[in-house]
Amino acid sequence: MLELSGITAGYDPRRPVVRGVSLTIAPGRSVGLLGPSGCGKSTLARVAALLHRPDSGTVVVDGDPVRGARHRATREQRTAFGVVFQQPRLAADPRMRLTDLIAEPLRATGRRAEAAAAVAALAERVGLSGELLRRRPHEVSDGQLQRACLARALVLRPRWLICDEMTAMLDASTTAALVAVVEDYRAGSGAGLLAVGHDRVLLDRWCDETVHWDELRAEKSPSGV
Ligand SMILES: Nc1ncnc2c1ncn2[C@@H]1O[C@H](COP(=O)(O)OP(=O)(O)OP(=O)(O)O)[C@@H](O)[C@H]1O
Repeated sequence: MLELSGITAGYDPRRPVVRGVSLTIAPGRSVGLLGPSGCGKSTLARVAALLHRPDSGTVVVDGDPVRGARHRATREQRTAFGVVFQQPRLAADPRMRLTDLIAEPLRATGRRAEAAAAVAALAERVGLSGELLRRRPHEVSDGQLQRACLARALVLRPRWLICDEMTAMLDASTTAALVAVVEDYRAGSGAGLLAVGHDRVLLDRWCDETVHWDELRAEKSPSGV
């Protein structure tokens, strides 16, 4: 269970952008989150992924309360999350070949020996050829780079996926391909998903349920728990 309760968060404690928001996602469930631009969806997604520390409120991951965000969360808690952002160029180190980009979480957690096999399997899954894997970010398209970022998000086999407008800058066929990869992974792993977006049609088709930002303020638990 991923439980966010009474989250207040932002970039200046005097003017939080997220105020008293609660969201609960049951294991294996997928929740789409819609809301107007600038309302705080990405900030909440970063809190959910343990990348941004809330000013107040609690995050409980599979029964374990998170004591602090980022490096103060335990490694077990941090590696429970795979995160994909809207802008792959901001999320990818421009010096790394795609193969190293995908393997980077394995290296960072001392599992370098698994990298070659894991990258090969994931590259096939997301549709990246061996030739593309040898290129650096500036040598591939946005869609190809986002495929690599999704592979990187899956490489530690996370129990939770946070996709923050993952497909916002992609064409329809790449969007469909990446959503299919996420759903295939979830079907095999039982991972839960928070998908932030602007496209209600896509989120309704993709997720078990779609909630609007305003509903979270009313302390609603979208997964019916
Ligand atoms: N690093 C930051 N420093 C200061 N303010 C920020 C920062 N990131 C976001 N904000 C502000 O916080 C507010 C919420 O931003 P956030 O990105 O969470 O919204 P959003 O709902 O995801 O928007 P969009 O749908 O346009 O991506 C906005 O007013 C934004 O300008």
